[in-house]
Amino acid sequence: MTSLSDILTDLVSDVDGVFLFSPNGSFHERFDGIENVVVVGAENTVEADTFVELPIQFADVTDRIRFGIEGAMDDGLVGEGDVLACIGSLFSDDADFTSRVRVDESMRSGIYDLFTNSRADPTVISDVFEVALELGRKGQKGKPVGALFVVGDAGKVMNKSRPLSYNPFEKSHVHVGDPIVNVMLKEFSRLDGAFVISDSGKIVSAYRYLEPSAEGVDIPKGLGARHMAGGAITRDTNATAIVLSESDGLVRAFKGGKLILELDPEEY
Ligand SMILES: Nc1ncnc2c1ncn2[C@@H]1O[C@H](COP(=O)(O)OP(=O)(O)OP(=O)(O)O)[C@@H](O)[C@H]1O
Ligand SMILES: [Mn+2]
Repeated sequence: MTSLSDILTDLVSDVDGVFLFSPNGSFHERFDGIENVVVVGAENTVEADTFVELPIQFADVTDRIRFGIEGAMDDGLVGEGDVLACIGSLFSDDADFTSRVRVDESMRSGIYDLFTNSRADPTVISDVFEVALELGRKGQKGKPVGALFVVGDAGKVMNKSRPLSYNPFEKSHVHVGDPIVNVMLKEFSRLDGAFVISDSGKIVSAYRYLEPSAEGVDIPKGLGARHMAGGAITRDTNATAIVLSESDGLVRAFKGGKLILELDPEEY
């Protein structure tokens, strides 16, 4: 007779490492003496030796796990073929799930790269995500609204675009992340076109019509001109595009001409 614990033991047997997602202190302490423990979370509150920082608390657990593993791969903590036990919390603040994952280059989604190896500062990327997610949750005066943010490599992005109208950010020196700027961005999301944001988070322009070459851009069918332009500009430049869809309410991120991440603002 097999018992449930036998079956669950198989899940974590012979693993090469353990990934703890946002563990609390006392739970983390229980891993003292266990080898190759990597902590993944918003902050290293447990002072773990090996830590991968999450820029946003991905609601989708596969996104969370992918981010942690891709980060650890980048840091050389794990490699192809390693088998990991991922332990985290899904329904409560305590650890309540375990997943056995085999590290495989082909599972690399670019989600870690999106934040860490973009031209723009990682905090700028997360700040823009925050604005897009909040805009997606609340809309503009209760109505769904779309928005397109092109982040990083601003000089090149400006060269591949033209103004639709007077740029309200001309000569201003404001940065994403400032609370007042977030209000302005939301206000101006009614305008057509894209926001262009520099590597350091300066709002360079609103109202930009992007004119990238869309050749070789591989974005899912069914998405319209805003997403096509957003995706394509990231192939033509080293920018990252963060797009809020007015029609389905999702926030998507593109890099290198590819759709990397899709988030539902209602889950954040
Ligand atoms: N090349 C472009 N550059 C900048 N903004 C654009 C471009 N093309 C479209 N947009 C903006 O996107 C808006 C919506 O266009 P469209 O409906 O075709 O896009 P979409 O991808 O379907 O986005 P949504 O899901 O929000 O409807 C336009 O009103 C315009 O403001
Ligand atoms: Mn549309």
